[in-house]
Amino acid sequence: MERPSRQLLLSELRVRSTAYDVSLSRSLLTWKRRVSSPVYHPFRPSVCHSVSVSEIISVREEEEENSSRRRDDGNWKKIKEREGKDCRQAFTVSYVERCRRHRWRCAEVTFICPEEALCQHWVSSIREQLAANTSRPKNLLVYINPYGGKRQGKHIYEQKVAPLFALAGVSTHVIVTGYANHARDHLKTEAELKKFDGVVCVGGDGMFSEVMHGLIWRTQIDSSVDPNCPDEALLQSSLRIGIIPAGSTDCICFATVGTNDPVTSALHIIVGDSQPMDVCSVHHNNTFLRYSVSLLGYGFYGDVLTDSERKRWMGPARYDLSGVKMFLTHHYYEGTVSYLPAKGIVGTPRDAARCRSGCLVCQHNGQLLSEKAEMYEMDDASDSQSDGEWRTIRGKFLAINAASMSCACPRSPKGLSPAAHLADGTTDLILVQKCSRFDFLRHLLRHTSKDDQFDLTFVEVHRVRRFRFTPRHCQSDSDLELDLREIGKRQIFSQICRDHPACGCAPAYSSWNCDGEILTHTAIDVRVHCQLIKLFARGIEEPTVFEDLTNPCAI
Ligand SMILES: Nc1ncnc2c1ncn2[C@@H]1O[C@H](COP(=O)(O)OP(=O)(O)OP(=O)(O)O)[C@@H](O)[C@H]1O
Repeated sequence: MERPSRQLLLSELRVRSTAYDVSLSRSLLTWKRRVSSPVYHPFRPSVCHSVSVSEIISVREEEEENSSRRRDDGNWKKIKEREGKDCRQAFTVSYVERCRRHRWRCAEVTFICPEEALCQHWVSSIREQLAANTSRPKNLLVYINPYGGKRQGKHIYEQKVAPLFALAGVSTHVIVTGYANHARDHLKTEAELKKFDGVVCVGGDGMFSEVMHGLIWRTQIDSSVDPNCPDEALLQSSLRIGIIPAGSTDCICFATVGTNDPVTSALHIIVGDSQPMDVCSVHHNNTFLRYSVSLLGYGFYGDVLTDSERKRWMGPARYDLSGVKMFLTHHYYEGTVSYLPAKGIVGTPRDAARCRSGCLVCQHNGQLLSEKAEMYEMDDASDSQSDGEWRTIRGKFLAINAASMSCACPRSPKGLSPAAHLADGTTDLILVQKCSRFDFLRHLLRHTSKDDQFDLTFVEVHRVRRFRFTPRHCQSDSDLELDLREIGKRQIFSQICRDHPACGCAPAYSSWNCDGEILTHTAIDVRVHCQLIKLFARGIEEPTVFEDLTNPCAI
């Protein structure tokens, strides 16, 4: 733990009627109950609270005759009832309080000073410390999807998020989207990005994807980088993305914050957290298709998505139903996977350690890969040529999954690749070869148990920087599409076969599920761009980390 920095202020102040020694340093605000005479209270425990200065949301002088009810240190009370004290002598600090399961709340404590000048000194000193923190956003561009999830996006933003932004002095420009891809297109072309310190999306994973696509695309165009070229090194945007979860799937928020809670996300934005994240670019025949940050799945997960899209009217239950259906159909797909293994990095997909807040693996590999990239730039060679040997596997696959993060969510707490990292410049390529239904079920069930889902003869996993896939029956995707368009009957027949596997004719190809969207092509070239974007998040905190921080006096 960091050594406490030098004290800037130390005063005896009161919280309600109890005297506290209150101190401020550059890193901590601490208030410790004074024990005037331990002789009379030998068993009274010493009470000490500490808040990291970086987690103070705001400080304000109390207004006179304020009769509103406010929360103070866990209790409700009327400011008026403060024993006749002049309110100008009191100031309130709002700060982050950690609750169970990675949730954050905004707590408040009001300090009463013996004189007004001291009160003002405290307020200005705390404000100075907050202003010195340059990572906090001052101006945010906010996109709200009014139709995401249970259509509560606007309500959630207005009721839970906007008041916190106002409290913290964050100004916002809010756009309620009018149609799908409104946010993406606005970011690509019109948005005056120089005015903002970050972009916030209120919605689900689809809305996050829109904002990410818009921001990455705009950054490349503004810097004359061609996003259609799979070998181009993409540039990182200076703007961070904040996610206020208000969708039916909020996996990216869960993976980067540890919970799907709008207040927690808003507080991570206010304190100016920054979590880098890898992004995979997906190309087909040198044409850009999409970016992915979580799962690229062919076979089982592609089929589940395709089937569930036809059942949208069912709501979230459609995923379970389609999952069971696709498990029973048990289709496998022939094809060739080529991949470039990640070399020289630390970490493997079979590690017991998990990617957590301040992850050293991400820091180490991120540094290593950025140094390598610089070297290659000087040598004028792309990493595909210089980073080692391509390996090729031909086979019949039940599933091909590339997990760029663990893909943990409330339904699958371990995720598809539990040891995958958010920002280490790699993706975990999981190949599930043809096996019996029983064996496939064993593999699937291991995602929810303690057993290793990769410890099966028909499953292999590789940590890679780039991979390509070509389905066997599709030497050229464009040829196949032409065929299908021309021979309408065949297309209809193929569709019937997909929908009715009882006829015994298995489909020749599946679809790629790219972060919940179906790709239009099956032959793809995927490249990981190390730490291409940054989120207003800090990764999932280990409980021990924040226990130490909130109560340093206990140490
Ligand atoms: N105003 C709008 N009208 C219709 N669609 C929109 C609008 N704004 C955004 N969208 C689209 O709605 C889709 C789903 O949004 P979002 O991810 O916020 O909610 P969701 O309920 O989690 O989504 P899903 O139904 O995919 O689970 C996104 O792909 C986005 O492009």
